[in-house]
This record gives sequence, structure tokens and C-alpha cells, in this order.
Amino acid sequence: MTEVGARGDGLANLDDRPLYVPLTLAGERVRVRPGEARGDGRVAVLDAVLTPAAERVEAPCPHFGTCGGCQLQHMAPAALAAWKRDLVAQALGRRGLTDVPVAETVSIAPGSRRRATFALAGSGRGLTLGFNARASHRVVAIDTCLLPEPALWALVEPLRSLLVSLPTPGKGGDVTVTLTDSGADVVIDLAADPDLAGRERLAAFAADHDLARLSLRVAGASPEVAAERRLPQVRLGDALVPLPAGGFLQPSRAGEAALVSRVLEAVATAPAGPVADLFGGIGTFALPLHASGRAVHVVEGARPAVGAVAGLARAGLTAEARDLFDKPLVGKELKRFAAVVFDPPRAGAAAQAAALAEDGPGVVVAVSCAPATFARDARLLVDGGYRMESVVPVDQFPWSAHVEVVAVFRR
Ligand SMILES: C[S@@+](CC[C@H](N)C(=O)[O-])C[C@H]1O[C@@H](n2cnc3c(N)ncnc32)[C@H](O)[C@@H]1O
Repeated sequence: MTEVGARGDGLANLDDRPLYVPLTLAGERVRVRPGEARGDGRVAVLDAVLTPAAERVEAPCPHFGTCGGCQLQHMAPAALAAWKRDLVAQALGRRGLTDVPVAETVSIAPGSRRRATFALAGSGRGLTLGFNARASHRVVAIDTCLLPEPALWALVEPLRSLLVSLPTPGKGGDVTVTLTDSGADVVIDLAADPDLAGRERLAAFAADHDLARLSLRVAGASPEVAAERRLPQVRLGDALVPLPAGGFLQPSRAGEAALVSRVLEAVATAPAGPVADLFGGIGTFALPLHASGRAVHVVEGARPAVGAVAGLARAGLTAEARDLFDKPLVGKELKRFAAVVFDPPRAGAAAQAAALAEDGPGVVVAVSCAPATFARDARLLVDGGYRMESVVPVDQFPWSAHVEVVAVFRR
């Protein structure tokens, strides 16, 4: 195997085309069976590792290999951290940004996920609640998972028992559990409205497990609250912010803290003045920045998130609903800020980065969950005269091929 590719599969060459071999590492000699086509190459099934790499370790979870939730449990933690750092450095390198100080990866420990989405298949006694199998829509039942916080995992078996008596979708549905600071917020996909007895069981479940809120998404419609015992709220800065159903939240408290501390540090070096938090969600960065004494303007596409921030009604904290892909902040709108933080979805923020390159302030902090689009946006900023001062990979998704980045640009 020559390397581990961006999706976490080992790569080799077969007839001058890539061969993707899941569960293998660079430098290994392996025996495989070539399988179906993928992109410009083929996927292969691993039969045996003949010469293991030094960084190969025993996977800690018994479901690893069948469950698709993790890709890289067979790689030692230090090697995984270095590999994620390289992913970021290589993405920047592809955009010609080679002279960049990419820091060591900040690795968030397993057992810290506060949000998880479990896949549903079958119904009644044949119900499976688990994760999708590797590269498949088949759902694998799991009796253990090392990723979630224990309080989250403790709800999974009771949820499975509850769901066998409800009209689950058969296939394609899921259940999302989020631990908020006022209790768990659960959203369940159902194929049809539950009957009265089903509704009573749902309410009893919420009470027995002290949930904050239990919502139903019936036949793909928007979530409808079935039981709200407390408002689900998250502590951000010195505020308790209501979490809209399905609203974005950083996947772990420790990961959020790692990102927030770097954002605060960078913004503290900007001159006095207001800060823009673009793609700001419910204020993960805005509220700590506000608590640090800055006036902050949040711009975000999801109206419920904007409503949650605006509803706090704090002096010096404003929020605006706006599609930043179509209508980025430009010109004078940008010039009033002393610093800008932007944290777009995986597609990145090309239009906004181009506008920042023209009229952005002295300090810009980029947070990203997609190295390729981050590198594209970084290139736009650097071409606009920014220097990339620091880039820190943050691994909030242990054993996956995902990595996040927080980077500081200055001019
Ligand atoms: C990665 S999340 C970050 C949210 C927030 N910064 C946080 O850390 O909690 C990206 C955010 O961008 C928002 N978003 C997605 N597309 C958008 C668009 N076109 N315009 C504005 N906001 C958008 C999403 O609703 C989401 O809140």
C-alpha cells in the first residue's frame, strides 16, 4: 500500500489505476480481492495483512470493519493525528500554500460526542438501530460504541425498546440524540403518526429518561414536538441558548472548547471594535466573543438559529438571517468590523472569502470541517494580501477521515 487516501482507505496501484483498500495502511503488504469500480479505479476487499505497518494497532471496538461509523481504528492514535495534519497540509499544498505553519493536531478523545445519529432499519421485532455498514445502506446493529458520551449511549437500548412498538420507516429513517445542558433532545423519524397508545409511550419515555425534548419527524416533515419537559439549551459564553430542533452544534464540548479558545485568542489581537461571526449558527463563537467584551454581529442562513441568538436580546449582540453563498457581506458592510470569524458548511465560503480578500479587516479567523474547500478559500485570502499566521487541525471525529481546522489570517 502506498498511502492512506483522504477517505481513510489504503491506496495501491493496479494497472496504473488506483486501488482503494479499506482497513489497510501505508507500507503494508496485503492480499486482496479486487471488487467494484470506484471513480477512476476499483475498491478491493482485504483478505489478509501479510506485512503490517508499525502503526497498525488492534481496533478497540468489536464492530470495527463492519460498522461504517469508523474508518481508522487500526491506526495508532499518534499516527492518526499526524495523518490528519498531513491531510490539511496537502490540501493547502494543492493550492500552492506550501510555506504554512500547520500545527500538530489537537485530538479530542473518544467518548465525547454529544450528538449522534443512529440509522433505523426494519420494524417491530425486526427493528435494527445502529450505524450504516461500510459503503452500504445496510444498518448494522451495535451493542457498544466508543464515540458518544456515556449519557448519550445509555439512551440507545431504551430507544430501541421504545421503537419496536412505533411505526418506524422500515428503511432510510434515523434517530438523532443531542445532549444539551438541560437534558437530551431526541428526534425520531416515523413513517406515520403514532396512535394514542404510541403517543402515551413516547411521553412516558421522555419522563422516565428525563429528556428535555422528544420530537417526531413524520414521513420526512419538519420535526414536531411530542414532549417538551424543558427547553433544550446550551451554554455558550455566559448565555444559555435554546437549541432549535435540528440546529447545528459542535459535535463535542471539548472540540467546541478547542475551537473557541483559538478564536478568542486570535480576535483578542484585533483592534477594538465589533466582530462579525459569519455562518454563526446559534453563536458558538459569537457568545464567548460577546462575553469577552466585543460587540458581535451574527450572520447565519438558518432562521431558527438567528431567532435563538436574537431572542437573547443582549446589548451589543445582533443577528441577521442571510444566505452568504448568494449574498456575502461586502464592501462597507465588512469595513465596520475589527475582525471576522467564518465557519461555513463543507462547501466552504468562496464568495465570502473573495469579498474578505477585497475589504476584510486585519484579522480573519477561518473555521472549517473540509480541508479542500478551506484551502480554496485560504488561497483567495492569501491572494488578497493576507498572511496565514496559524493553522490548527482539530480532530473531533476520532477514527474517521474527518478533520477540522481553525486558521488565523492577518494583514
Ligand atoms: C459548520 S456550521 C457552524 C455553525 C457555528 N459557527 C458553530 O460553530 O456552531 C455552518 C453553519 O452555516 C450555516 N449555513 C449553511 N449554509 C449557509 C448559507 N448559504 N448562508 C449562511 N449560513 C449558512 C448553517 O446553518 C450552519 O449553522
